[in-house]
Amino acid sequence: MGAIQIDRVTKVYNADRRDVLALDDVSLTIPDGEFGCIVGGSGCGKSTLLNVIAGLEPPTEGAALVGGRPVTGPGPDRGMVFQSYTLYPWLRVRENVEFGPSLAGTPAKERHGQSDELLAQMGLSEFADAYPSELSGGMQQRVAIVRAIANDPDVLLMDEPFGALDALTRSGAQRFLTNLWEQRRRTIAFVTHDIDEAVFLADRVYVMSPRPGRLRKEVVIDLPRSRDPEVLTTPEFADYKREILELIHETAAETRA
Ligand SMILES: Nc1ncnc2c1ncn2[C@@H]1O[C@H](COP(=O)(O)OP(=O)(O)OP(=O)(O)O)[C@@H](O)[C@H]1O
Repeated sequence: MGAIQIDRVTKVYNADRRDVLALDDVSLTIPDGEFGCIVGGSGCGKSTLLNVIAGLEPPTEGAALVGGRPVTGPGPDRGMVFQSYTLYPWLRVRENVEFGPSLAGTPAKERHGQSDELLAQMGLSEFADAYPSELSGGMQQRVAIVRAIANDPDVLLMDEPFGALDALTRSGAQRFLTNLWEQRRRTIAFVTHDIDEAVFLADRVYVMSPRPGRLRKEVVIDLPRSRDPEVLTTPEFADYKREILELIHETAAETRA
């Protein structure tokens, strides 16, 4: 288990002999077992932040820590889910889910038991022997989440995982993820452009501002769980949404000024 900590992280990319300050002295903590959403306009460093936590991009200054341990590279303690479907097309659903545990040397019987249970929880049992191309986009993303969880990571890192889904499928996938999270309580860092999605899912929303990428504000979402889509129509939900949208519009206006 583990909290995700970003400790004074600065990230400079050097592109075409020009420095881009993607993250400027960003510090934040997603406490152990909490659901954190990172939002903000295009180019404010959301994906960079996730890649630093994943160990895919080294920070120029500062450090990311997971469960108190400094991140020095990718590792099985962190499960990743991206926007594009990243299932292995040549493997069946069950084989995709069992791929990581198989590499880790988990015995076949244990692996099958676990994948059966996870696929049943997600309503995917009848697709266990299907290939990814036989599934809808929403189902493929559910399988991608199941596959990340099958590796039993301490934390989940998700970059716009539902970005390619239509509204109805997206809302189903959000409920699926919150149900799963309520049962397993892994720390999650979830990047999204969608403010409704962030408020619906999160314990905390981290609002970033662009050029340079900075943390503008952390908003604690104090809405009761379990949440269902009716929460979207409550005044409390509307208040959180307004607060976050105003912050994003302010930062966009400041950047233009
Ligand atoms: N590999 C790279 N090389 C050079 N510059 C990069 C690289 N990756 C990102 N950047 C720049 O760093 C800044 C932050 O990018 P990043 O993708 O982290 O933002 P983002 O908030 O995820 O954006 P979006 O919402 O559009 O995906 C941008 O100005 C981007 O152009």
